[in-house]
Amino acid sequence: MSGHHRTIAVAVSLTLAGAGLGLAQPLVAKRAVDGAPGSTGVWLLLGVLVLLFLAEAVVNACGRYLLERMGERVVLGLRRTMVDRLLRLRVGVYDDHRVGDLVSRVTTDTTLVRDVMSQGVVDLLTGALTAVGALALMLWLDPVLVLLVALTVAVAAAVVATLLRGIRAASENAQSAVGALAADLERALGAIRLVRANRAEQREAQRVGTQVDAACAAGVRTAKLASVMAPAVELAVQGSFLLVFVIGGMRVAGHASSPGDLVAFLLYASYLVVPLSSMFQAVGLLQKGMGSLQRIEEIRALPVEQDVPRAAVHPVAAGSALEFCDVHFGYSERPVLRGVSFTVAPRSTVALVGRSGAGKSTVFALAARFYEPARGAVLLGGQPAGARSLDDWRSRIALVDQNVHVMHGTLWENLTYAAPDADPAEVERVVELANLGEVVRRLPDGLHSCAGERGGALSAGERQRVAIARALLARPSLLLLDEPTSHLDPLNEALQAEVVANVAAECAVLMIAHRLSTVRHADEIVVLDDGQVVAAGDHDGLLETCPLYRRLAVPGTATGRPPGKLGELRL
Ligand SMILES: Nc1ncnc2c1ncn2[C@@H]1O[C@H](COP(=O)(O)OP(=O)(O)OP(=O)(O)O)[C@@H](O)[C@H]1O
Repeated sequence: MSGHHRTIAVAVSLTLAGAGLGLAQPLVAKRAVDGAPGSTGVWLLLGVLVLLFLAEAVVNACGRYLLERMGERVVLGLRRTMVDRLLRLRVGVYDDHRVGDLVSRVTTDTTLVRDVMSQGVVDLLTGALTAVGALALMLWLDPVLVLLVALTVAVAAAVVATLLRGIRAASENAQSAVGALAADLERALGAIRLVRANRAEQREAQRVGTQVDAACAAGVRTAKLASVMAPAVELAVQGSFLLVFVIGGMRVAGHASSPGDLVAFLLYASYLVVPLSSMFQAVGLLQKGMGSLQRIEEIRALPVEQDVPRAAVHPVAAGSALEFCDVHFGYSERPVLRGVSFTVAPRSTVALVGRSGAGKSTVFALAARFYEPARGAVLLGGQPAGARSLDDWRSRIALVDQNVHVMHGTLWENLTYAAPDADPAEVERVVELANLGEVVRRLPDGLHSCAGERGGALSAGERQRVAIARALLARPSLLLLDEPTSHLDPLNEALQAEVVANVAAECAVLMIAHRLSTVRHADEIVVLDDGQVVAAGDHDGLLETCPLYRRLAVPGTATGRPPGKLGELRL
């Protein structure tokens, strides 16, 4: 809200002025009613009444516009900070949250907050000001009648207050259900081929449908409570009018007050109707908004990556490209890495091999500083994590993992993702290095062809090579490369080996290797088992000394299973 003080001050002044102009009207009407019929004075008073009426409309419109604009701007700020935050959360946080639900907090929850700001707050403010003014003047005109009106309004307020709690809870449920709906739909659409291939459309539709039902049930509950609220307010209003007519009429007949007084009082009472009912509605909306605000607050409470800008450090040449020193790490209580140590020398290629679940991808995640080790240290260019900002750290590494990420957009956009200002000649160079030249020439618009949603317009092998080209364009000092386990025919495998050799000439490479052809070219092979480095060396040496490596390199030797594809490292 800070930064909006001036707007609020102007808008409140305008609203006050509008309320004043409105409240003056019954007083003028009272004088016109009590004045001599047909006299010039009465015509003058009627003219003033019209002017007051017009001025009130203009001033109120301006005040409302200012407040609604402010509401939009508050939500704009909220959305911006939320998006910024969602993109900077600690990587571990994404493991515990569903993307669709996080998205719905930025979209639907903020929309509700906008409604609260632009309608609720405006109605509450204008309503309260008008109601207080009208009540004060009614009190001045006839305190006895006000007491009667106040009594009926108090009964209505008590009913409304009890309903509001229920409305808030129901609205919170509705928003959570919408969040879960978005998450489930995202899950199904994100894996639509899996859904189709397994004929799971019906099951997924049912799953999403459960959330749709929950949202509907919560909405109906809100409607039920809100619908009781409206008649309660109406009853109070009609009751007040009835009382004012009957008692006020009797008092005029008994000459306790003038007909003009009764007209003015009735006008004020009618002025009370709209603000009071809109105030009750606004409080209901506010309660709904509270549920959404809470969901928004939850995002603001999630931990983000803290990046501390640090002074430039001395160049990479000084130390190893990457070093793991006795690193311990676990995602939860269970340890995944247990004292891992190894070094990747500058411009060397180190292959990481091990059984599935040994912790290879976890080594990558720690090297990219997605997680921090529980014990031990990871050094980049001889510098520990504490000495480099995250930004600096990640600018020196590139990651190509199994879930090759190609985003919706053109090939060019995908390639230059890490280096948006890359020189076209440089892009051409990495395209050739990654053996993508043929692919680009085949596409209708070359580099400016669309890669499709999640890169669907490219083959898996092509996506992998796009990722490698992108990594090279960023000119990292270390490339973390998770070699594809499948989708390579012998010809492509040779291409892949050539690409890796090309990459190795440019920077240090730590690769999760699955093929004999690639490990043979590595300067060093590190064998990981159950979160520990069990051996390190070259291929021939490890075949001699490390039984696990032998089993990995020559499938079937110790498992009694028939050998798989020759040279396939995976068990
Ligand atoms: N985000 C996560 N949250 C919790 N546990 C995880 C997470 N990621 C991995 N693990 C667990 O950590 C262990 C090591 O996983 P990791 O992915 O590092 O193995 P890997 O050697 O790369 O396996 P693969 O070759 O099959 O990819 C596994 O037991 C896995 O279940």
